[in-house]
Amino acid sequence: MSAAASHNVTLIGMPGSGKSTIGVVLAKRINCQFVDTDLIIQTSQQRTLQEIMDAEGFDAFCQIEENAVLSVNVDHHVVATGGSVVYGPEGMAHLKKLGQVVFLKTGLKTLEERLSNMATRGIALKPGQTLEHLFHERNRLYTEYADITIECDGLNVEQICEKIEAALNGSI
Ligand SMILES: Nc1ncnc2c1ncn2[C@@H]1O[C@H](COP(=O)(O)OP(=O)(O)O)[C@@H](O)[C@H]1O
Ligand SMILES: O=C(O)C1=C[C@@H](OP(=O)(O)O)[C@@H](O)[C@H](O)C1
Ligand SMILES: [Mg+2]
Repeated sequence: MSAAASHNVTLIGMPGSGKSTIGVVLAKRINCQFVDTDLIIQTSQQRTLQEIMDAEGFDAFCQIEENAVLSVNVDHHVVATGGSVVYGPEGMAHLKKLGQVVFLKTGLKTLEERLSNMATRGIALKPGQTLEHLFHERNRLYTEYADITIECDGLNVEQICEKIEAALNGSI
């Protein structure tokens, strides 16, 4: 089946918003396969995300990520992305063709509580950039690319899956 005719759900959002955790649970609930583009990057590079970021820097990391996204050609999958995926316009256009893009929206406070390992998590921060600045910069991009936005604060994984499924309305 061509990419244009595919039925997939792509999860986008800040690091720590739950894309990887929710993705695998959602895939099981809606009888899809699951793929995490972070794992595609690590497998193809044979390095962790943090190692790639440290060795190659922000711009090269984003290019590697976009290439990984462009290599995803699937049907009936839930695709968890890395938070920085929205810096790659061609990659995002590809994901939009693959299916519905769902933004897992979380507040800054929730993210601060979850991201205790900022320094080792491989987050694509520009020099001197704080989580708060990143949050505002990214939220604009996530909103721009989202077909569906799910407010996640205060909800557990199952409740978030229920909201996503209701918004998808059987279209996958
Ligand atoms: N709805 C939720 N409620 C509480 N903790 C969550 C929720 N979703 C994810 N988490 C936790 O937040 C952390 C980050 O989740 P993860 O799936 O790795 O996010 P992402 O892939 O978006 O970076 C993990 O420890 C995960 O268990
Ligand atoms: O937001 C980011 O800058 C990043 C998030 C990571 O994925 P998660 O969003 O799954 O944590 C990973 O892609 C990479 O380390 C960069
Ligand atoms: Mg993840």
